[in-house]
Amino acid sequence: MESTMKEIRGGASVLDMDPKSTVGGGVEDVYGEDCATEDQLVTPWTYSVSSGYSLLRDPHHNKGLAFTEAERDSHYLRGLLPPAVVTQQLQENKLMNSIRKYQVPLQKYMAMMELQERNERLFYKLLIDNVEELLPVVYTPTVGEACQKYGSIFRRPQGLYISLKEKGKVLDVLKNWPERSIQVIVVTDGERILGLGDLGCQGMGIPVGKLSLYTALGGVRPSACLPVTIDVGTNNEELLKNEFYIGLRQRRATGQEYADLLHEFMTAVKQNYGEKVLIQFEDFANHNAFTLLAKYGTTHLVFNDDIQGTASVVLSGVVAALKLIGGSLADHTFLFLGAGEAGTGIAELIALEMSKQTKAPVEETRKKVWLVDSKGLIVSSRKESLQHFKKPWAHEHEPVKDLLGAVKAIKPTVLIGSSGVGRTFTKEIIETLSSFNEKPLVMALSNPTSQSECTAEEAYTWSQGRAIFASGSPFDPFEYNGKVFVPGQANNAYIFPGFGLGLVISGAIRVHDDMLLAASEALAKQVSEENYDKGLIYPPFSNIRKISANIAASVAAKAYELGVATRLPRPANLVKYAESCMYSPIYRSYR
Ligand SMILES: NC(=O)C1=CN([C@@H]2O[C@H](COP(=O)(O)OP(=O)(O)OC[C@H]3O[C@@H](n4cnc5c(N)ncnc54)[C@H](OP(=O)(O)O)[C@@H]3O)[C@@H](O)[C@H]2O)C=CC1
Ligand SMILES: CC(=O)C(=O)O
Ligand SMILES: [Mg+2]
Repeated sequence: MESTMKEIRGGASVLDMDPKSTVGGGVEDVYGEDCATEDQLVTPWTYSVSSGYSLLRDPHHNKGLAFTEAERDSHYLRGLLPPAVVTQQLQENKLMNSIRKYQVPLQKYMAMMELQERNERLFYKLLIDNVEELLPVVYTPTVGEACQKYGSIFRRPQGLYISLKEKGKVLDVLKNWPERSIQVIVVTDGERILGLGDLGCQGMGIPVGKLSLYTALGGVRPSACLPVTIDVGTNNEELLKNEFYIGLRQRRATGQEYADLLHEFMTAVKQNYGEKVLIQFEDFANHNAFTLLAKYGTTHLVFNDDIQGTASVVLSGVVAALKLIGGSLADHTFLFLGAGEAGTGIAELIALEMSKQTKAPVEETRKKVWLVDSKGLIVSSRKESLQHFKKPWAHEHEPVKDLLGAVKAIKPTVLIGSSGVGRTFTKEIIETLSSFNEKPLVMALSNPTSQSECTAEEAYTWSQGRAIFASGSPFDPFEYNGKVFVPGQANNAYIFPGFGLGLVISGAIRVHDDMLLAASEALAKQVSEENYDKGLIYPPFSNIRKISANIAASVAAKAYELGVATRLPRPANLVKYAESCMYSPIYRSYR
């Protein structure tokens, strides 16, 4: 080591050198960092006020060429930037041009992540102004591929990693995060990333992506958002063997060891950020998801997006679709492929809403809803062996082994895919469904696109243009027999940003099912006649900030009504209040 250093410095030992010497060229090495040998300790000095060079490298404050002449003078930026001064709009146009030139979605994703790390406000301006174009880049489907390759594309940490190594020190880890006023945490343990399975620590792409939507779609300040990945290992053998894997190289901890780390995390969050921080559970496997939600639902402000957010968005789509397919909710029969978090979560909210509408007990309305899992139709003869969340759906019926058999036996009017398995709505299934429904409602919820139960083209073609179709990941409009069909996106991204904003602005301390119903209703109300004419059951994402403000207002109103809101007095106009709280990505002027 020493001999290498001597060669570099022309033979003089670094230890003999005057630390202030500039003989070697360059500026004075005030801190002695350049003179230190590789085994000597140095202090990572930094400035506490962002200015000059460090301002350009601070993503929260950087504006690049948009710094004004006055700002360049007062913030020591002269010479650090070329002379041109441009507008934020011009910066946006330039970046959109270059992002559009990338053919590979993952390149677009990486360009967006690089922008987020370089200039946060510009990132959010792009995302807000071009939401329909960029949502598939920062969110499903591309975020799925990004998680699969996260180890290779990882540049900088974008959230907190809490692994088993941090057991006993989780509170200290939270304190390492640079922001103090956290309002929303999205946390995953990476075990069920979209329909892609266990991606371990690489699941971090999901909390990062969800929180960027919290800001862009729901207006929660980026500094108030904290992405967290809990790393208890992975059972994904390929990742364990992959030299670029960034997580713990061990099989998943389970049982008490798992529960203890999660409990330490939940306790530390409340201790560090208080009672009103929202913890959104995301992409946990169902054997943990239901337990965590039940366990912490009474002590923390928790929300499971896959169970509750998905339920709210799908109920909204179904209610909106009634305008097109006719009848009331209780007139319909629902069949699900997939009886996990999404499937049973949606089923329960549909049954709850039906019960509210008809005044029938929920035990009765559940009978309008049927689910198929990997072993076939869920029926009473299977009850003993079923996981607890499936038991309420074990209705009286003879066993049916697959979805086609179930479609024939149950004759549903609404078919919902929540299995995580692609191409499971076959031609025969859609044709059979269309044989007894004038307008079948088909929702292929599984993400990313590769896992969608069918494509838009398949749904429209096999139903001869009669299906009302929506999917979890977006599909392009499709022309069939001279008519253009526009598929909707049934994705919880419509709900969670506005839902979370509603909780934050009301200072809610608990989530209640009635808030999910309120969010669902608020979303359904935003579907216009023009949307219905195109076969859409969701409003376009281009209006999402207005939609989110309305959802937030409805959720907040419900929080006040239920007595769980702590922000008092209640603002008179909650929509206006929600709008006034929303983050804007427009650059600030610096004094
Ligand atoms: N559009 C949206 O907003 C959302 C979409 N999703 C998507 O939904 C999918 C499922 O998520 P989630 O519910 O959390 O996952 P879970 O793992 O909790 O549930 C999956 C369910 O699908 C069943 N299943 C798996 N393979 C088959 C098969 N070949 N035939 C029949 N059933 C099968 C499983 O059966 P068994 O129980 O027997 O193993 C299980 O009941 C994912 O792809 C996810 O991306 C999730 C949340 C939101
Ligand atoms: C959208 C979502 O939350 C999921 O696919 O898991
Ligand atoms: Mg999810």
